[in-house]
Amino acid sequence: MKADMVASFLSTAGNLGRRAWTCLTYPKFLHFGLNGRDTKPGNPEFFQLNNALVEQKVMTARVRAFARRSFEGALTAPLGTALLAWVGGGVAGWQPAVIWFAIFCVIEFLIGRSAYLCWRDGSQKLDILTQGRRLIFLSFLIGLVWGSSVFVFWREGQIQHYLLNLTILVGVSAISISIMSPFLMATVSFYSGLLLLPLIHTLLMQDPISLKVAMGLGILYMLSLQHASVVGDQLIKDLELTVRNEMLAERLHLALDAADQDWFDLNPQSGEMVASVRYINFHGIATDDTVYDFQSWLDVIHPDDRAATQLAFSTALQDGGAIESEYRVRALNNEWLWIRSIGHVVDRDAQGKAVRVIGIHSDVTESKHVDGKIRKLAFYDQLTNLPNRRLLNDRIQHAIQNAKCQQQYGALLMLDMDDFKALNDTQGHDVGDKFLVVVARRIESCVREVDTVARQGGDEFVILLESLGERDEASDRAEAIAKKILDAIKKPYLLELTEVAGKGHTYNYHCSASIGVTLFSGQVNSSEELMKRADTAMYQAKTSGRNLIRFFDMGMQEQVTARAILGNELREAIQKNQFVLHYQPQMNEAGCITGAEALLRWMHPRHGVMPPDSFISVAEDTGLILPIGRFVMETACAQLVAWAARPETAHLTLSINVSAAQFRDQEFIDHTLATVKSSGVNSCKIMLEITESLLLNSLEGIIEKMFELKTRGISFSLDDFGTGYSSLAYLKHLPIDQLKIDKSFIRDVLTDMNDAVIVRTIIALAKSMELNIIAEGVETKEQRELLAKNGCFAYQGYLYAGPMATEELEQYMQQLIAKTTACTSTSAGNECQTQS
Ligand SMILES: Nc1nc2c(ncn2[C@@H]2O[C@H](COP(=O)(O)O[C@H]3[C@@H](O)[C@H](n4cnc5c(=O)[nH]c(N)nc54)O[C@@H]3COP(=O)(O)O)[C@@H](O)[C@H]2O)c(=O)[nH]1
Repeated sequence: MKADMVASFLSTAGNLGRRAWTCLTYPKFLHFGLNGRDTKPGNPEFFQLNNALVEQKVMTARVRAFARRSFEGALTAPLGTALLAWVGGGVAGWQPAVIWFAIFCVIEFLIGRSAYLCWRDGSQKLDILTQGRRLIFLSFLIGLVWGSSVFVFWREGQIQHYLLNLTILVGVSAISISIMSPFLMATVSFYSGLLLLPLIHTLLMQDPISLKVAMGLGILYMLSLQHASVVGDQLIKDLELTVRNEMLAERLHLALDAADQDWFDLNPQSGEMVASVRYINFHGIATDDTVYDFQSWLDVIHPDDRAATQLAFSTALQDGGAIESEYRVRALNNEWLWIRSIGHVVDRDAQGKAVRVIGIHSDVTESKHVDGKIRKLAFYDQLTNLPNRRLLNDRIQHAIQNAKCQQQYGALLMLDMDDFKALNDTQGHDVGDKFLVVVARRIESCVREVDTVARQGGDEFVILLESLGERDEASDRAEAIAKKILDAIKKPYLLELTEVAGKGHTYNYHCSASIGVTLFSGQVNSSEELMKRADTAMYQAKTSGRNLIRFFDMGMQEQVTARAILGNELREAIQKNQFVLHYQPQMNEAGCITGAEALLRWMHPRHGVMPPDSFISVAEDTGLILPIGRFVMETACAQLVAWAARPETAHLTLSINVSAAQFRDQEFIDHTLATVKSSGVNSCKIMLEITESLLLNSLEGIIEKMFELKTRGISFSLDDFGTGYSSLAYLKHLPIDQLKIDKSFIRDVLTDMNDAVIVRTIIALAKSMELNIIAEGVETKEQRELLAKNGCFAYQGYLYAGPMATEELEQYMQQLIAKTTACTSTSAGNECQTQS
């Protein structure tokens, strides 16, 4: 038994010696577990712990726990020491007792101070491991001081005092187990001084009981180490668990924070709700506690969202499944925040009632705002803030559905500004934009809040009116609103122009609009159809003279369809060369032919010869007038070249009609000059007939182009003169050679005094401006005589001949020459100067 104990003692001592050696030779000796686990780097177990981070945190927690316990011990230990000094002082004298007590107090003070600094993390100078190392060293010292008491207070024969001394030390050893347990090294250090010194002293005493006492102390020493090791292991396990839990909580917290999310844990039965503090703070619930009730949470939800949120929760509580709800809550700064809550019932009672719901709340205010902005970009016009085409389509679809349900009519109004292009071109796009914004606001002011005013793009607006009643009532109300809008738009605009020389100035602008209206009930099924109808009606309003309202009717639709068919047929006609030119002679007072007007004819495969009036406007709208115009120019030049080759026709000039769209085309000049050049025609034989409508916009550009052609010998005739709206003032700026009196004045010139006056005025004007004059639509001799009497000696009309094909014209000329010998000499003249 004795041998076993000695062997065990030696084994433990050897073990401790090895560990102490390892500890001392290893720089960061505190990593040495000392509680039976060696977790230093290099040991795979060290890494299996996850992780240096857990290890480090556990180590810190151990040092802190050790420091805290050491501090508490340092506060109470002087009581035990004082008792021992008092007992020992009575035997050994007070001087050694006081010195011993003083040494003890100094070391305890150092322990207390170091422990306090370490525990409260007050010391910034030393790292935690060094502080731990220092405390272990001080523990070793204080153990020595305790143990040395037997040397200080032992006096021969005072065995009962000696035993009392030992009893106090045993008591101290029992109390100290929990203090030293965080580090076995601390236990070894402390107990070696506390118990081994008395053990050695007892063996040296040679008292009959000394061996027994020494054995008792040895056993106590080993049991203390063993017990401290068990307690220490448990402590480390607890600390590790706590550290891991804290790290888990910290990770969760950081992850939620990073995702801007917060958790909640609700007991729907009691209404108790636990949530992260951050969540409570931005919810504005006035409590520091993380526990609050469901009702107070509901109370801060926006009243408009409360019912839906409550429903989302109660549905999930009853039926299971996820809770998902978005709602606004008022934050502490009084702002409304958008919150998204997602949760799950995680526990139910025996009756199946949900008793626990866990989930997260996310602040989605930012993304709501972004969504709002995206929605704005996608569905609203940037300039006017009005709904755009996409949103309008959606609203029209809804309006059709509503009309069906309510059995009421609605109306769609398509509005287009008259001459907005001119404002844009002359004053710039900034002014144009400002103007459109004002127009948008004026339109909005004419309709109800429930109606939709949308911008289609450019200067086109669409107004959707709903629930207007029965058909007749709806028609009246739509018309009244359209009139109101036209009136609002007609009011003057004071537009701010760009600052000039530091001074802003304004522009007083007047304009009008054209509105097309279509009524609808639930029978229409597509928004496209409605838009098409309103557009058709608007087009009619425009072509009927602007500043007008036109209601859509099926006749209009037919017209539109017919025009669309015509457009397609025109395209085919160009490809299949179905156009020809007819020529109508132009005569002088002697009845001789001086030239002709080239007039386009479409040899339609089904409708026969089609006059230009039936297709020119469609050709202009579709842009097909450009290839058609090129055909006319090329054919007319070829005809002139052919006539130039024969003496009896060489003098003939040719008038060619040019529509406004053609003349404005950028390539018109180039193409005309190229055709003149390639055909080899004498450009002086070409007279381009333009109408006053061409001169309505951007006159400067037009005049420039006219001069460019004029310098190449091409002359100009102003066709349909007197029917246009433009001012006579511009006439003197135009390089015009001829005025052509419109046939509408000639028709009644003999019977209508007004027409006669107009004709006389036009002739006088031409004379005063030294322009040639020709009258078209001359059908009778009387008309011709009246014209001649007033000074007009050039004529075109059925009196002589209508438009005819080339061969017919040549026959006509032969007959003319045969009848009137004078006409052969007409070939003279017609010289002109051209600049290459
Ligand atoms: N851009 C282009 N426009 C063209 C071209 N060719 C013709 N046109 C334009 O079409 C208008 C109609 O032309 P059309 O049907 O050929 O009618 C002409 C004559 O037939 C008609 N006319 C001639 N004499 C009389 C008459 O005594 N009485 C009467 N009632 N009508 C008569 O007048 C038309 C010629 O008019 P105008 O051009 O004004 O001289 C036509 O007005 C052209 O604008 C083309 O190639 N390109």
